[in-house]
Amino acid sequence: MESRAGRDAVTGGEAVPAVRERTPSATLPAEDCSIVTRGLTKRFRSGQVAVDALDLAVPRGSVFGFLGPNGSGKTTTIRMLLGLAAPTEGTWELLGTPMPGGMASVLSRVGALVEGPAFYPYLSGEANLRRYDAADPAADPRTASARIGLALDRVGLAAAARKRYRAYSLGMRQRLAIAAALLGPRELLILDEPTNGLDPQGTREVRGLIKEIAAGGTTVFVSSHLLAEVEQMCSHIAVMRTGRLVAQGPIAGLRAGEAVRIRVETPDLAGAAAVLAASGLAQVRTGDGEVSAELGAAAPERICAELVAGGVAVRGLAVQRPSLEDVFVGLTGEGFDVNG
Ligand SMILES: Nc1ncnc2c1ncn2[C@@H]1O[C@H](COP(=O)(O)OP(=O)(O)OP(=O)(O)O)[C@@H](O)[C@H]1O
Repeated sequence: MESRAGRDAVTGGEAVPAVRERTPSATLPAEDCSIVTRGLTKRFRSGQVAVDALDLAVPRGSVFGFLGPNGSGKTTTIRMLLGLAAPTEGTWELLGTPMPGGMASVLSRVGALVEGPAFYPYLSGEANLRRYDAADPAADPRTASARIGLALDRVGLAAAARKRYRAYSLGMRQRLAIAAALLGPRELLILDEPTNGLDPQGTREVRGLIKEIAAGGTTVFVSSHLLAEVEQMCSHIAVMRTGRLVAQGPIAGLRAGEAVRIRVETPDLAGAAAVLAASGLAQVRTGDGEVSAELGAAAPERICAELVAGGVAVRGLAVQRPSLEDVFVGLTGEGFDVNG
């Protein structure tokens, strides 16, 4: 896995991909990006196209959520980025350097967690990292102690460094895996489903850690099939569906395409709907015990006053900002099905 495996794979004789020039759909200048892909494609021998002409632009300093249902091509993309699988077509750059040619010089600045490292249960977290680091031919053994100490500190495991791995909670185990990806100063961290299999507490721990790492200036590219999770920690997203990119950009920008709605809880559904329509609000919908409409430029306090003036009994009133799921439904016309 990780940088080391990436190096091996590149020097290990995987075919250099056929290169086809493509214009990236994203408008961001490549020099402002930590990852750029152009037409990146993976077709397996079976004929299945797992990743189809992917144009990604991951801004430097972002926490970039790579979102898609199971089987949508996230892991295959990450494996190609790290040189663990050869693309069938397309080009890519990491930290401004064309790959796979620049792999040897760039991978030391990239931390990655793809398939979790196998840790020894009877060794402590610290001893596991020591073994892991010693197996990396590019790591300097003279600085190992300092780097391991720093990595444990960064993931909040300094106090548990001497504890055996088998006594670690799920969240601690995953934090140790992330520490293994942080054994050197990294400009880019690539994490494949880092919260997979974690309980809610472990998920919170890892999410908090990712935010902290990003606050230190590292670009974090993190795949997930969970909309809510990505929404809580990412500044940018790309949405994949059956190997194709559906959308990408800042979450706030993608949300801006979806309307803010006002929801009124009331026993007088017809009366409320009439007032909302008369107030000029669009898309008035009547549901179970509530009426909603697109708020547009209207002030919610004015709508509230008009409802009351119109004799509507208001039990509750809420302004609902679009969720990432609303964005996804708006883009694809369907719900986000985690089972693909
Ligand atoms: N080595 C392979 N040979 C053939 N098909 C493969 C191979 N690896 C992956 N696939 C197929 O490619 C598609 C994309 O898989 P991939 O693992 O990249 O998706 P994913 O979005 O990471 O999903 P998950 O979250 O389930 O890992 C799937 O249909 C998968 O079955």
